[in-house]
Amino acid sequence: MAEPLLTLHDVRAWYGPSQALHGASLDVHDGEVVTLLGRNGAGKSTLLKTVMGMIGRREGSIRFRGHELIGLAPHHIGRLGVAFCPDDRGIYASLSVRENLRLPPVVAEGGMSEQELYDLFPNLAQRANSAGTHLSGGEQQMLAIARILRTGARVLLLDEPTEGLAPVIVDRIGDLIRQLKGRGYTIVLVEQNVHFAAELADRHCLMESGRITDTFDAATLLRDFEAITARIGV
Ligand SMILES: Nc1ncnc2c1ncn2[C@@H]1O[C@H](COP(=O)(O)OP(=O)(O)OP(=O)(O)O)[C@@H](O)[C@H]1O
Repeated sequence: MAEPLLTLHDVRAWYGPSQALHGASLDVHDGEVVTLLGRNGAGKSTLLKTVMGMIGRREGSIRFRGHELIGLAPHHIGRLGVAFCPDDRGIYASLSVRENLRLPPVVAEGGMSEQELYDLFPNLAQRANSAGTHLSGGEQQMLAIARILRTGARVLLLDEPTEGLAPVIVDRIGDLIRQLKGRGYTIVLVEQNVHFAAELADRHCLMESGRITDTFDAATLLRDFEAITARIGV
């Protein structure tokens, strides 16, 4: 098998004096969709933020395309082609959809053009001049994802993209993630909705107490669904 695109080894991270990651290790291969599942507080969001360099104190090793990310600032990590979509979506309320879309810098060739994004997200095209505040939760989520697709990043870290959204919008986000996988993006997805995750990902990683304690392929998650969801606490 090819070298992993992203390798976390014994990653530890702290918020002030409080340790949130306790030695997390994970390999992600080019083009894979991997989920992080686990109870509230298990460290899933922290893991994504740590990859992105957004946690002040971090130790261990995170290798991406020959670069060591531990110690790099978030904007350097972004320029290597890793993008993060936070669970609060990070939409600027006073800016229009178009302005929000243009905000992050393009880091690599091959990002989607604005027109491609409006074709992929017709709702956003209709709302291009609307302020961020006037978007529904689903539209905000679409915009948050569209924004990082423009940058040319090929590794997408998505933190609970379905949180708080109606089932019909959740389905659309599922379709979108499938399309992105089809286009060769590598995606690490934090997800509480295990049914949603089960249908999308190649592999599922269970996080407990700041570590990845188990990994399942898609077939195993479906077969042992009850036992695994009991461990996740959903
Ligand atoms: N900004 C912060 N300051 C201090 N501690 C934090 C902060 N953010 C998270 N933590 C703590 O770090 C640990 C991991 O939290 P994290 O948000 O990564 O968990 P999670 O698995 O993503 O769960 P959730 O779905 O509830 O966000 C928890 O104990 C949490 O209380």
